Amino acid sequence: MAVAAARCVVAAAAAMGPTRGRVRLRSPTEVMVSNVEAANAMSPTMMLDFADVVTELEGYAEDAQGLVDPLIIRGDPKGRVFCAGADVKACAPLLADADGRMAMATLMHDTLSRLHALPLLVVAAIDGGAFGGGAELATAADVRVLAADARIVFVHATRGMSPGWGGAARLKRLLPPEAAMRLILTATPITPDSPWAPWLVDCVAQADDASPTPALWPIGD
Ligand SMILES: CCC(=O)SCCNC(=O)CCNC(=O)[C@H](O)C(C)(C)COP(=O)(O)OP(=O)(O)OC[C@H]1O[C@@H](n2cnc3c(N)ncnc32)[C@H](O)[C@@H]1OP(=O)(O)O
Repeated sequence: MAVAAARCVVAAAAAMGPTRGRVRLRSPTEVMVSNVEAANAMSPTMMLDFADVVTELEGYAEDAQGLVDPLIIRGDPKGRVFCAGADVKACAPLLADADGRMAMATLMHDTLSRLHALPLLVVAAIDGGAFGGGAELATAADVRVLAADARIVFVHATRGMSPGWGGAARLKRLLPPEAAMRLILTATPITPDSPWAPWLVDCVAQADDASPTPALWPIGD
């Protein structure tokens, strides 16, 4: 399915219900994923927003020949987690049939691939956790900052799904491929003390650190 066609299908699903959640570029350096009633999970509207945000960032990056400051992606603090994946309630029209699922996967795969390809440092600031598609979003960043009590979980298998937003391929590049497949097949949480954290977690922020500022770095600690 072409991305333009996928976008039309997702837009039709967005039009079927009340707007729930938004993804906003709050400044050229911060993207906020906000859907407070659904743990910042992505509704169809948010998927369209996210695609537009990345297009806008591509424009900035082209104009400025690469932005200097890192781009931080974070969940709305009121939603308590970074992102709970697809908003299964708002996405029900998409999840109901194969065409809808393919449209969602095609649009999000394209958006996250374009995010990953931006010529700037992309940081995922993960409070609470990143689940399902949220874990896939985390792999599209260059740097993952994890709150000490947060976790990254590819929960797809528990829902009879496989990662469709490009996260499996990216995880296989971040980790030894066998480990990536095992994490996906078993939905094992990756916490700061997980044996796989050194591959996936670049920095651990303590609970009282409000934001992953450069003061919390150096990356890799
Ligand atoms: C690409 C494929 C996918 O991403 S499929 C979706 C995969 N994601 C998941 O399965 C995550 C499911 N959610 C959870 O495990 C938990 O809600 C997590 C995120 C750990 C948060 O737990 P906790 O802090 O206890 O909050 P809670 O469970 O009470 O949730 C708060 C409200 O948010 C909702 N919520 C949560 N996740 C989603 C979701 N993915 N889609 C739609 N709604 C979601 C919960 O239902 C809950 O709503 P309510 O307060 O009961 O109305």
